Amino acid sequence: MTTPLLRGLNPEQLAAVTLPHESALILAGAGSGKTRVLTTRIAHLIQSGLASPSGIFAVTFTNKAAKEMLARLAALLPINTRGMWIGTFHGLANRMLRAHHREAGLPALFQILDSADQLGAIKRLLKALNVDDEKYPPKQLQHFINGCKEEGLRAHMVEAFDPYSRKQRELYAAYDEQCQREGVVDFAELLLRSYELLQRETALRQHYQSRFRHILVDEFQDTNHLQYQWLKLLAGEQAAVFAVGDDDQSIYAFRGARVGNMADFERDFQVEKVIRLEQNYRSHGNILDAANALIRHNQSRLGKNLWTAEGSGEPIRVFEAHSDYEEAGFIVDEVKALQREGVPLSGIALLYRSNAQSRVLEHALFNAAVPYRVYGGLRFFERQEIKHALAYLRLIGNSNDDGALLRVINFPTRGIGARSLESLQEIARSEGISLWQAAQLKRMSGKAGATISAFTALIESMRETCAALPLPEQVEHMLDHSGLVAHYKSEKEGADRLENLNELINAAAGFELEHSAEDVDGAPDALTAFLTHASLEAGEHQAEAGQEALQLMTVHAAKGLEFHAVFISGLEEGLFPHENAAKERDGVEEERRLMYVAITRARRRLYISFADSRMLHGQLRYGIASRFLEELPPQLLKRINHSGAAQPMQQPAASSAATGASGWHIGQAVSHPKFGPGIIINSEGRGADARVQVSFSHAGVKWLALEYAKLEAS
Ligand SMILES: Nc1ncnc2c1ncn2[C@@H]1O[C@H](COP(=O)(O)OP(=O)(O)OP(=O)(O)O)[C@@H](O)[C@H]1O
Ligand SMILES: [Mg+2]
Repeated sequence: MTTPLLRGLNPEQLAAVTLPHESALILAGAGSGKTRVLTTRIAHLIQSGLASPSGIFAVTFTNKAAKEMLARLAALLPINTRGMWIGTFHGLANRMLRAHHREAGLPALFQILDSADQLGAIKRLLKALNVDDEKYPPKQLQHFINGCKEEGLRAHMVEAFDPYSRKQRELYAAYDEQCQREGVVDFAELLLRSYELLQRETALRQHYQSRFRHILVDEFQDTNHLQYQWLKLLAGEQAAVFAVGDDDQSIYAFRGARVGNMADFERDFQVEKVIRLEQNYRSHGNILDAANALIRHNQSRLGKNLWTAEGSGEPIRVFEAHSDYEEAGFIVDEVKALQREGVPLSGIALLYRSNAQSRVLEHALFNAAVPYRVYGGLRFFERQEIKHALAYLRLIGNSNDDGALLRVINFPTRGIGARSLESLQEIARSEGISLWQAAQLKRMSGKAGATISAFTALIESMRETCAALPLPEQVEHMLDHSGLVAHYKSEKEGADRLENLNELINAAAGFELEHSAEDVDGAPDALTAFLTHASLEAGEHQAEAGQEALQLMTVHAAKGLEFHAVFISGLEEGLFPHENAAKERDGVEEERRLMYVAITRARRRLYISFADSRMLHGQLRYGIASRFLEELPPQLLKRINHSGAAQPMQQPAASSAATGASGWHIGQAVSHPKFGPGIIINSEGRGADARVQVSFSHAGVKWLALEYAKLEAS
């Protein structure tokens, strides 16, 4: 029973990993090893021949989590994990649609609209239909459309009893038509489309149902209605669904997540018994006690206990700052102190409730020359110049993409005025064709007609040249010939933007290195694959790959992750809990779950800070400490006073980042026969079970099982 794979698991974990082919629910608190159990189960199924890699379908919540899972599997098993169906809901749905685009009614080169693209498309629609956007605000409509899709509702299925909702419904239908015409798909559509595909195409459904005998779902508490239905359809009668989750970490109710899916799951899948894991392996006792004490204030809970065999560790450090600037300064000082203690920057997370809070923190970090990486927020792929560049690429890939065409037809300026564009749109509308096709009709005369023709000719010629070029050179060719580079060169503050554009070539090169041709999730060519990647993974390429960096993110984005040290900033009423929470039913409870998620990300050290005053939305506001601070037992806290300077931190025995008996330690230089030189940046497990995460100079970041990896100190 105790293969090296299973060694080190506690009895409940072992039971979960080795469960026979039946559906199961693992309900357990933070850091109890849910994700680890799920990954180990996949490895176990494959290793013991109970499943083939192609018979497994695993859903995680973020791209980061999916990547980590694949990396861990690769470390555990001598298999090629590349073709495995492990990814996010969106990623897997996209893959299915790429493979069966015809049956799904989509062009082979369909492009994905991210949230901003979608908003743009909606604005365009309202304009085309002469709808008053004050009466039907685009953002609200976007929310409505996505909400419907997440419930699995097409426009004709939406109930509407008053003129306003009827109009909304009509706009939803018109929006879908527009997307269809342009060959674009928004995020919510990815899932709904593939759900409908499976529902409609019996043979296809049966194919997947008999193929995926094991479906595994992480973070199950945050699945929404459609995701649940989708899983049910995919599972059919034969698959065993292995769902892991924690009701206390349900933080996406505002996006339609349903904790109720857990109860439905038990019923629908005849779950015999729910497995609970109660030992927490992540955090020291004080951190865990604080999390437990906090979440006890919530009424609606399924109820769970968590304990740890680790000592209580350090107290939780609480800092009250005069201002947000002082708070940021404090954090920077502490980060530096941690660095001096040997904690790598990637082992430190700086969390905040809202994206807007990051600016001051970023500013302080920038000034102190601390490298950092922001997850979410202003992402690389969301910057204006990158959006323009991607729009050119999209147009090269698919000329009917009206959104892309509108974005760049007159950028850089070509003298195509609003009037000419309106005429073009008019032709497209009356003929029911795309703008590109309308341009081909050459109905517009004079200068306007000539400039538009010149533009389409330019794109055509770029398309022709690009067809013969490798991906990075396609990007480069486009940058040079579109006029983007020249434009930003002539702009006074264009230097940053030029750097970003150059970085896009690097991104394409990096993408090509990482993904061989057959590994592009069924995309027909490298360009489409790259564009898909840009939409799905916005934000993950912004920092130089492999660079040690402090991790900045919202609490939402931190779900499932863990760090040696965590800072939670902005613990003020109105900010955290967020002021909007007061308006929602269950609002404060959801905020508290969010705080629970934040606290439980920390392994060894936790800082909580708040400021008496801060600039927010252009106004100075005075804050009072969050109620969540009051809910933490005072004996677990150590208040750090106003002096501004950080107090010297004692070097606690328990906070050493060593991997215990294995003899390796974080920060150590190592070398691997295949991957070359690197530095250990993270570790987990003990003894035969120990694994280390190594950042290799050339081969990127990888998890390695020490028992198998031939790692040498260097
Ligand atoms: N039996 C074990 N022995 C040693 N370490 C373990 C064991 N089980 C889990 N861990 C470690 O504990 C940490 C938390 O595990 P994991 O991330 O799987 O928890 P989780 O339940 O998924 O947490 P979350 O709810 O935050 O997603 C990881 O570092 C993991 O490797
Ligand atoms: Mg997890």
